[in-house]
Amino acid sequence: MSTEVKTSVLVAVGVIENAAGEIFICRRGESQHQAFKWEFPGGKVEAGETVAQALARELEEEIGIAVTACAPFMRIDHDYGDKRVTLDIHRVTAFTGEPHGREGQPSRWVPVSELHHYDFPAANRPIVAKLQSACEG
Ligand SMILES: Nc1nc2c([nH]c(=O)n2[C@@H]2O[C@H](COP(=O)(O)OP(=O)(O)OP(=O)(O)O)[C@@H](O)[C@H]2O)c(=O)[nH]1
Ligand SMILES: [Mg+2]
Repeated sequence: MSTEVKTSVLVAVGVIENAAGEIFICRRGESQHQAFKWEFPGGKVEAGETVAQALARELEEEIGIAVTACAPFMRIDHDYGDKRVTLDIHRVTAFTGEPHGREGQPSRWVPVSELHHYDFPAANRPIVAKLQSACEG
């Protein structure tokens, strides 16, 4: 028997909320891992970056906003079999700019109560559940 140690990829993920209580989501491209699934924007933390720095960089690159305030929300470890990820999720509580799919990816604002209608990667299930339970009070 062999023991395999699979390194986890650390990913900075942003839950971006507007004044109407909607969340901004994007659709992943065909050449990406978890192709065509909906996601909360974000990406891999690079060497020498903090998660908050990576989040700010990724959200500027992918959706054209500048984060001015964020708060830790939850952390999720998930093994897809082909890849292991650690999602470090922050709520983005203030930002400048209007989020849009800067890389041509489809995107939209969705009420929290409708998030479960979207096909997210399996790792995201606890995020949607926590957002919805917080809303139901
Ligand atoms: N951004 C993002 N990634 C997620 C989510 N859920 C989830 O499992 N992931 C996984 O996290 C990993 C890294 O995210 P990413 O592909 O956005 O990284 P990136 O922007 O640096 O991508 P790149 O490799 O195209 O430069 C992927 O394997 C992706 O499947 C999510 O909600 N948002
Ligand atoms: Mg990304």
